[in-house]
Amino acid sequence: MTPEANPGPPGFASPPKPIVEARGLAKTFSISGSEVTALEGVDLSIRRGEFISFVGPSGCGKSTFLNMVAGLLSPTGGEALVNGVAVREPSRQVGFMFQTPVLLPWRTVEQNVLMPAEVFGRKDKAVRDKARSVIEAVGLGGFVGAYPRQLSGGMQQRVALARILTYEPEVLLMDEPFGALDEFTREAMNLELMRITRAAGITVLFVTHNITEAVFMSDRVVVMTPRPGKVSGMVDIALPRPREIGLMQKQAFADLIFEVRGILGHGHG
Ligand SMILES: Nc1ncnc2c1ncn2[C@@H]1O[C@H](COP(=O)(O)OP(=O)(O)OP(=O)(O)O)[C@@H](O)[C@H]1O
Repeated sequence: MTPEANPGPPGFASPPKPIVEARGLAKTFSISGSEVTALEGVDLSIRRGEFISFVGPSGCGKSTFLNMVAGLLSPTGGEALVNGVAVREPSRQVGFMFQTPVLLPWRTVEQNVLMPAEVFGRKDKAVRDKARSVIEAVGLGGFVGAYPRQLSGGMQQRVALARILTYEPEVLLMDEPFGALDEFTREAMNLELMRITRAAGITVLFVTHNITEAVFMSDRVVVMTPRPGKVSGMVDIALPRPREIGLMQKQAFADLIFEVRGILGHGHG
């Protein structure tokens, strides 16, 4: 049952508000006198706690969309809203994780994780305890004192994830976060990401080129068209949770992949 269909507990007359919304969201870039419409009229409503993936051909505006939700880019049309408020600048409610981890090499794992807190003047025990528990949760409990050069690529991405989770964001934006990792590590990271974000009730917007990964992780997959980027379809992934690797062998899983591929235009050879 969708939250829209669920009236909620007695006393709550209206359904829960979406945590992230796009209303006619558009972005046109001007490059040396010519205009490139990266995104055109995107309408989307994302529920709290949802895991939603974005797939589409290169250049269809997936990163542009995330950047506008993050407040890193201003729309040229429409608006992005988080918790019902139009996004104007980056906020602590929203964390952003990129493909490369961007860690400071002279700082330990723990010091890297605590860096944003320090920037905001927090050095108290509560934030240090939070950082420790998040470092444990991402599986780096034994590496708090290690330096980035002593860690594998997957471990460095875990540090980046821990740094964001210490913030306790409500929304996590991920732009091909594990794209640079080998398949085995990537699969392990995906499973952990699902476990951690589910447990914390974090809403995830996840950009990937990998349809299998999108179907495996998501509650919904948004399929986008090439330039100008628009939403060309949405697939509900009504597969049980928690998701395990064995799910990929099921017919229902294959059917959903085929459905996404069909919308992308590759479904019929
Ligand atoms: N800062 C910018 N200035 C000018 N054009 C830009 C800028 N950022 C993106 N674009 C253009 O907007 C379009 C969409 O780019 P975007 O990076 O959002 O696509 P994408 O779907 O994330 O691509 P990919 O899958 O390759 O990462 C592209 O044509 C790109 O050239």
